[in-house]
Amino acid sequence: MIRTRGLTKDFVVGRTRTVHAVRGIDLDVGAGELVAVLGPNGAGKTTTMRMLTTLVRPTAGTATVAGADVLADPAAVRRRIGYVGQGNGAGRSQHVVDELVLHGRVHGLSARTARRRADELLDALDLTDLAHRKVQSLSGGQRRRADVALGLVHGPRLLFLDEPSTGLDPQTRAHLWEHVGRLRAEQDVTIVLTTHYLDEADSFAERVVVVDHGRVIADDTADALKRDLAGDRLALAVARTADAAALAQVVGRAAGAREVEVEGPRVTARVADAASAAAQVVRAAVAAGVDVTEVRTQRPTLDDVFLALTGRSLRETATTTEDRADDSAGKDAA
Ligand SMILES: Nc1ncnc2c1ncn2[C@@H]1O[C@H](COP(=O)(O)OP(=O)(O)OP(=O)(O)O)[C@@H](O)[C@H]1O
Repeated sequence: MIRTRGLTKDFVVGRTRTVHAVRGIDLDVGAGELVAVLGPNGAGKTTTMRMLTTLVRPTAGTATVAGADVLADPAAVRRRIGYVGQGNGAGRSQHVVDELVLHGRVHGLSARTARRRADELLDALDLTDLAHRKVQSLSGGQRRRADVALGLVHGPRLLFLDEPSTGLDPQTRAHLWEHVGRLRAEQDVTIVLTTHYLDEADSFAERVVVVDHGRVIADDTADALKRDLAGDRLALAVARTADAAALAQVVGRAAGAREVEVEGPRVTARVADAASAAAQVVRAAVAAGVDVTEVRTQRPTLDDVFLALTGRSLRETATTTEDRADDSAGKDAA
C-alpha cells in the first residue's frame, strides 16, 4: 500500500533558514495494516503524512501510495486514499448525511451510490441517529467520527488519520478506536494514523513507527519494541539495607539484567522477563541468606521505549515547532 525510500522534506523559511522536517524516511505498509506513527511535537509526522497524501511535495526521495507515485501521478493517489487532517472536516451548518452525500458526489459517485455509501458509513460509525443533526451541534467525538466517515465516503482502501483523537477525553478516544477497528475489519481499509498518545498506540495499533527529528527510529509491534528496547522492570526490597548490595549482585545475573540500581534497601533493574526473573532472584536470595521483603514487576510502556532510544521521555518532550525551526536555522546558518 505504501512504499517510501529516502523521503525527505526541507522547508525554506525566509531567505536563509531551512527546516529539515523529514530526513529520509523508508516506510513499507502492507494492505490491511493498522499503523500508528508516534513521535514528539515537531518530529515530522504531519509532514510525512502530507507528502504521502500529495499535499506537500517531497524535496527528495520516492513514495508510492496505493499503487501510484506521489510525484508522477498525484491525482491517482488522491482518488485512491482518504485523508482526515487535524481539525478539518465537515461544513458546520450542513446536516451530517448531506455533507457525506455531497462529498461522495464531489468524488464522482452517483446520487444513489453516494446516499448508499453515506448510510453504510453512518451505520459503521454509529452516527445513524445523528444523520440529520447539523455538524456544528455534534460533540468532539461525534465530529471526529463524522470526519472519519467523510474520509471514507469514496471507498478508499487506504485511510490517513492525522491525530484523530487529539482533544478527546479518554472514553471518547477509546470509542473512536473501537469504531476505527471495526471499520477496518468490515471495510477492509488500511489505516495509517499519527498520534501523541502512547497508551492508545500501545493498545490499538498493530504496528508502531516511532519518528524523532524527521527520522524513523523504531518500527515494530508495540510488544516487540517493549521487549527488545525497554525490557521489564523489576523492583525488590530487603529487610536489612546491608543486604541490598548482595541482592543487586543476584539481580545482575538475571537474564537481560541492566540498569541495576541500589537505593537504600531497594534494588531496581531492567530484565528480559520480570516474572521469571523475580522467581529466580528470590530463590537465589533465599539461598544466600538475604531476606527479600518486597517484589514488584512492571511491564514497560512505549515511553520507556522512547527513553531507551533517545534518552528523553516522550511525555516530557516539550519541543515546540518554533524551537525546532530555530534549532535548524542555527545549524544551517553555522
Ligand atoms: N510549512 C512549513 N514551513 C516551515 N516549517 C514547517 C512547515 N510545516 C512544518 N514545519 C516544520 O517541520 C517540522 C516538523 O513538523 P510536523 O508538523 O511535521 O511535525 P509533527 O511531528 O507532526 O508535530 P505535531 O505533533 O506537533 O503535529 C517542525 O519543525 C515544523 O516547524
